[in-house]
Amino acid sequence: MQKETINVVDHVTFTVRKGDFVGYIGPNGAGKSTTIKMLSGVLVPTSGTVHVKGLEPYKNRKQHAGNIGVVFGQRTQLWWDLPLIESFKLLGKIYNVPKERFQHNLEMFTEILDMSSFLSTPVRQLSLGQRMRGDIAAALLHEPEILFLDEPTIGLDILAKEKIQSFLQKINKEKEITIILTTHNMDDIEKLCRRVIFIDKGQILFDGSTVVMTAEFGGFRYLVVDAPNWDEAAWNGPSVERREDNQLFDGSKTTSRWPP
Ligand SMILES: Nc1ncnc2c1ncn2[C@@H]1O[C@H](COP(=O)(O)OP(=O)(O)OP(=O)(O)O)[C@@H](O)[C@H]1O
Repeated sequence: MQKETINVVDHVTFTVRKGDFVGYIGPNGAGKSTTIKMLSGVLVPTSGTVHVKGLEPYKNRKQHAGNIGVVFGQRTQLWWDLPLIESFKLLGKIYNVPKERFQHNLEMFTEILDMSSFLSTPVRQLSLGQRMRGDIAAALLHEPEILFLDEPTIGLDILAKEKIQSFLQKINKEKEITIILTTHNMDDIEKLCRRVIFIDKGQILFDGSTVVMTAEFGGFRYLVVDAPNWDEAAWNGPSVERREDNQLFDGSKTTSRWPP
């Protein structure tokens, strides 16, 4: 079988300032998750360099892991069969979080993310919204300065989404945690991100303020009409035809027409 080489991320260059909240957006397969994986040290770039807080993620794995928190919305870093609290305790040990800091952070996240009712529930029994809150708290227990979020609101209802959005807003503002967020949800972008990087087919097409992006592109909606069996008569104005029950049928009343 012949192998094909594709550059899924190509000439992507950007710098993020401390405390910034950046939306990294683009269509399916654009290269968003691949970028997040390179930033978090999971993937090694075939060329070019990635620096996060002065470290090359895949070369300085241990030190880098202390600086960042990562949430992949489609996967969980929690232990599936353990109660949520046990995952938190394990992560506290793995990251060597001092006992008092751990307790302080746990209480704070439990309160803000409203997790007290399901701390003792095994992760496999949590709803998606509960699990996502657990995953975000888990990513922050060791107090990283940078948070990478890959579709953290995917599949959530509006209340769960809002809870997570206001939490992210709070930690970004009050703790100056730098956040890079990938999402398909424009609501996330408009509410949370000051800056947007738009990527497609591995290349950056827009990098600028959310306000500018919304002003420039927000007014457009693309409607794709796919009408494989389109009756030409529909284009030519109202038509009258005889139905099987012998009633006259006025096409103009029932046929959607495009252009209008
Ligand atoms: N492990 C892999 N092996 C081969 N190709 C991959 C692998 N992971 C991703 N790709 C390809 O790289 C491209 C970019 O994928 P990526 O997951 O970064 O996209 P994305 O922007 O996060 O998309 P989505 O919005 O669907 O999550 C896609 O064409 C995908 O098929």
